[in-house]
Amino acid sequence: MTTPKVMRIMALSINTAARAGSIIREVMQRGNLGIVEKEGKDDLQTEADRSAQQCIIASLSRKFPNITIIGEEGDSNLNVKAEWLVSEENEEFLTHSCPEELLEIKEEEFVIWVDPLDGTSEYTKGLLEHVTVLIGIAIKDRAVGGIIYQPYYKQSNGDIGRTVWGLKGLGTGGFEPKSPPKGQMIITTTRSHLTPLVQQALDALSPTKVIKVGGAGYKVLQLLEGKAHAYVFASPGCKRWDTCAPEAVLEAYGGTLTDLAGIHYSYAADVDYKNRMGVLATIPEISHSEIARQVPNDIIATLRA
Ligand SMILES: O=P(O)(O)O[C@H]1[C@H](O)[C@@H](O)[C@H](OP(=O)(O)O)[C@@H](O)[C@H]1O
Ligand SMILES: [Mg+2]
Ligand SMILES: [Mg+2]
Ligand SMILES: [Mg+2]
Repeated sequence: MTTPKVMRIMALSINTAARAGSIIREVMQRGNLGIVEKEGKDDLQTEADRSAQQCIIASLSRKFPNITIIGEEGDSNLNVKAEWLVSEENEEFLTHSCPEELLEIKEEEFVIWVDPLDGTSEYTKGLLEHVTVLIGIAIKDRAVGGIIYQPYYKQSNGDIGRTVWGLKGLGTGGFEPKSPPKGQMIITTTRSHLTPLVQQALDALSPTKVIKVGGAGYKVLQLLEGKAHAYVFASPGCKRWDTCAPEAVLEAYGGTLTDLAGIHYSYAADVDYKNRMGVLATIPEISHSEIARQVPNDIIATLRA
C-alpha cells in the first residue's frame, strides 16, 4: 500500500522546516545577518530568509518535482549544498492515517506556500520567540496542511525548536492545546504596523486585553495555546505565505481564519498573493461569524477600496 501523497508531503515538510530552522539559528550564531531591504525599510530580508527558503524549496521540489511551490523570497538557486537537502520523511507523522478525502490527491493539485522565516523584523531585533518557519499545503485553492516550526522554542528537556503541525480531517500535533480564560476577549495583533484602521477594528471588538506580537505564525500560536481568543489585523500587510500554514493548522484544530469580512482566502497558485482584506482568526470556542459581524462596515469598505 503506497503512502498517500499528502502524507508524504507533510512528513517531508516537517523535517525540512526543522532543517530550515537550524539554518536560521546558524546564521544568527555567525552574527552576519546580511540584511537587505526589499520594498523598503519595513520589508527586510536576511541571509537566514534566503538560505532557509533555498533549503525548503530545493528539498521539496527534488522529491516532488510536479508540485507548485511559491516562496516569499522569490526564485531561489536550488543548487544547494548537500547538508541542506532533506530527503527523510518524518516517521512519527507517517504513523497517522490519511483522511479519506485526501487519499487520492495528485501531485499536480498541490500548491505549497513557503514563508521561510516569518517575523524577519523581529529576528533582526532579537525578538527570536516570534520567529517561525511556515510551510502551507493547499489543495486547489484551500489551505489543508500546515507546519509552524519555532526555531527558538525551548523544550522542557533542554532541546531547542518545536514543530506544530495540522492537517484538516486528521487534526494537529506538537503542542498542548489550551483554552483562554472565559469571560474575556483577548486579541492578538500587530507589534509593528498599528494604523488607525487596525485600532478601530480592535476597539469595535471591545478587547479585555491586546497582545502585540510579530509574525502571523506566532499570532496563531497565541490562539492555539490559550493566550488569545482572536487575531485581528485590519490591514493588507500579510500575504498568502503568512497565512496558509497558520490557517490550515488553526482550522485542523477547529478554529477559523479568514479575511476581515469572514471570507476564506484562495490559495490557488495564480492568485494575487496580498491578503488585501486583512486577517481575522478565532479559536473554536467562539463564533467566528459573530466576531466578523462586529467589524464595522466602513472598515471593510476601506479595505475593499
Ligand atoms: O515573513 P515576514 O516578512 O516577516 O512576514 C511579516 C508579515 O508580512 C507582516 O504582515 C507581519 O506584520 P505584523 O506583525 O504587523 O502582522 C509580520 O509580523 C510578519 O509576519
Ligand atoms: Mg518578509
Ligand atoms: Mg511572513
Ligand atoms: Mg518571511
